[in-house]
Amino acid sequence: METIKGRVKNYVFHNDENSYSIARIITEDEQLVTIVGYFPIVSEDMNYVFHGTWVKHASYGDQFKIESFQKCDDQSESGLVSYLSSPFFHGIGQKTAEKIVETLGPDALKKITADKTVLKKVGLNAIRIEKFYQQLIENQTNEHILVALYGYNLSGKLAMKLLNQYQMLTLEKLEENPYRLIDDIEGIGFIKADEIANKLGIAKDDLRRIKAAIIYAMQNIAYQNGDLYLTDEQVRQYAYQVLGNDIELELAIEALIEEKRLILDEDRYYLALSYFTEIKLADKIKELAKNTNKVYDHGYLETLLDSVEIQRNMQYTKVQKEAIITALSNPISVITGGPGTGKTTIIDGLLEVYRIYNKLNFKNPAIYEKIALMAPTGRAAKRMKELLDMDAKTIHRHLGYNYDGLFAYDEYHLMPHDLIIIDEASMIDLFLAHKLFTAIKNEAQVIIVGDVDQLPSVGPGQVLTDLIESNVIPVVRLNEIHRQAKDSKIISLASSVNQQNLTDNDLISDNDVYLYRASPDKIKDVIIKQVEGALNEGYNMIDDIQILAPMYKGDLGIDNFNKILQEKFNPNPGEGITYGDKTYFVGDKVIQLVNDPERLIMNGDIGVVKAIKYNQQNEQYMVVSFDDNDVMYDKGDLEELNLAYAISIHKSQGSEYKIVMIPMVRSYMHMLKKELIYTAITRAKQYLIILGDMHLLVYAANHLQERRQTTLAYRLNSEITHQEKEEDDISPYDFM
Ligand SMILES: Nc1ncnc2c1ncn2[C@@H]1O[C@H](COP(=O)(O)OP(=O)(O)OP(=O)(O)O)[C@@H](O)[C@H]1O
Repeated sequence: METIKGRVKNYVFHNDENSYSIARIITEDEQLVTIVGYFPIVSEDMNYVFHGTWVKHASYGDQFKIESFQKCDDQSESGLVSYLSSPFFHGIGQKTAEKIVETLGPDALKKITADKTVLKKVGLNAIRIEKFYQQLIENQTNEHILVALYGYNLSGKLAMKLLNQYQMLTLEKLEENPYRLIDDIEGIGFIKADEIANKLGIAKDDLRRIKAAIIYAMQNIAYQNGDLYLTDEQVRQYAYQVLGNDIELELAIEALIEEKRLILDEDRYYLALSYFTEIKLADKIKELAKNTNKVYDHGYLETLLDSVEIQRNMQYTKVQKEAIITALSNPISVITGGPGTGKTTIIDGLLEVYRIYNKLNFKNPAIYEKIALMAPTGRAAKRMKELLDMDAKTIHRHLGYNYDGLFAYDEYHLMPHDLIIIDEASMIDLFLAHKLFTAIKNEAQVIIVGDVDQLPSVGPGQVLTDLIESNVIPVVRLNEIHRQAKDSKIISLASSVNQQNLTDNDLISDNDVYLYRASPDKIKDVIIKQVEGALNEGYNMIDDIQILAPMYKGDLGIDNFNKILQEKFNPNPGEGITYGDKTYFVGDKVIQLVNDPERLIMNGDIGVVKAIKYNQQNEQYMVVSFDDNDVMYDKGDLEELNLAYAISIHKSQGSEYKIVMIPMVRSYMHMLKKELIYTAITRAKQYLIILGDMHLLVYAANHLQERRQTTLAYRLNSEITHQEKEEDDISPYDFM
């Protein structure tokens, strides 16, 4: 860190919201320097010390990136006079300002702050002294707070966030309980809060610390393992991982339960939000299932289905017919099955029967106020739209996610639709399910379609599994693979993996499946050759070819594959934009890593870098094209992006690719589970290429993913409603 001294000449840019600023300063030795960073508007008359580092900007040369700053104790006399007579102080004119500086000298401010009565020497009366002093303190408070925050090792950006959140009370709030920042300030987690607490001298066994660690441990587990609750032993085990095991947890657990931040239900510990979300979801689904206001004429439905068969030139199987009739004659139902079992065919058939039954005009756009087709990812929604030739959107879009981060439809503003069909439902986590279902009116009919054997959702819970296992809503399972799909070895291999009975016959290349037995050191070369071959055949790197792997690190991890494939297939394309250890170039294939409904991009969306440019603040940004949606990424946004020549199997859920290549090596072993491999294999539409050790395929098929700890099925089954269970005035709304 270096230090420069100077005064601000002018602000080139200042963002009121986050205080990101660019300013020119004149240094002690009369040099003009550009400073950038997060800082407020400061007086242009005062001298400041700036701490930071020099950075080189590609077009604008050297800039000083500031981390902290402080007003100098000594100011030039003329600067001080200008400051005191500026609008920062009402009621002080040029004459009085000059007199203050003349009488008290260049460190006048320091003297007045220490003892305001020194102003008597200047001839100010008590009232004016008080008024002046108040303004001085007010003007200095923000700076004082910031200086104190820098002292806690907070970056300029976080410090400004704190100041914006707590204003004048920032230091009191921070010192009272630094762990509150975890909840209040985005970007501060337990580790950072703990660092501040340590500086404040908060003891390792302080109750506030232990409570925060328990919550942190539980949140981490919920997101890593997808569990909704922990057992007593697990709570302790994970809290000890954060705190070390010589800490007494009893009091903190009791206090958290007392504060209703942790809920103990029988012998299960839940975070309040997870607990109440699960209960509310279960209550809502039970409510939807009760809706019997629409009585369907089964005989008529069957007659219509017969005519749709003729119209579509399709002989539905018995189970497929059962699925269509069940879905249409129940308020809420589930259809589950693997690839090629006819899920899409069934949705198409039931929509047609529904149309005729209700005498609807599907060509009229108003139909989309009655029928909603949705899927959790953009890609899955797009596929649904293409296959069904009807409009389909992501769940977030249907819920009307707004720029302000709120949903237009929620439990108070219900969606207008009478029929709601949700595809790829295995990907829906507890929180999204809660948002979606609570926004559905009780009279609506809901059809949930998905492949329950795939990986569970990335977020906590296993909603589809729980809905099926609850036995409270009708479920139709499609097991038969259909004619056109029957010849596909991809589908038979997927099915063998899923049923855990891989035979020798499954392990030979045939038709659309290529199994390359190769040692790990050969795999990268083989992949490059295969990609080259596919490109020569006219396949496209962005849309058609996908390498899937279970982990990021290591020689055969996703990161390394991306590096190698980028070098090989997008070489020397000009200026790049670097974030962390990755550099993106125009033409690169990229993947969005988190849901960003505001910008209409979702976790797992694949795009291509279209341009790299500079914004008004002379910072680089990148334009990524996702289908026909162009999205801008500042450097700060690049955390949400990754190269996508290779992606994780988890991220591939809900998407399909013409050609899928899956390396299969020992270093993946701890990740290899049936659900993972099944999901990876079923992503391939035309060709599946597995490279490496085929014994590992058998190994993977024999290992099941650990079950998630959830209680949705139990709650759906339970007769006891939430209201009866309430022991006191606690309401789920307090936690939402
Ligand atoms: N009863 C049937 N008779 C003839 N062909 C069928 C029948 N059911 C489905 N098919 C055909 O089987 C293929 C797979 O069906 P569909 O696409 O509906 O399955 P899916 O479960 O949606 O699979 P995926 O998720 O892989 O798309 C399609 O070509 C479809 O036309």
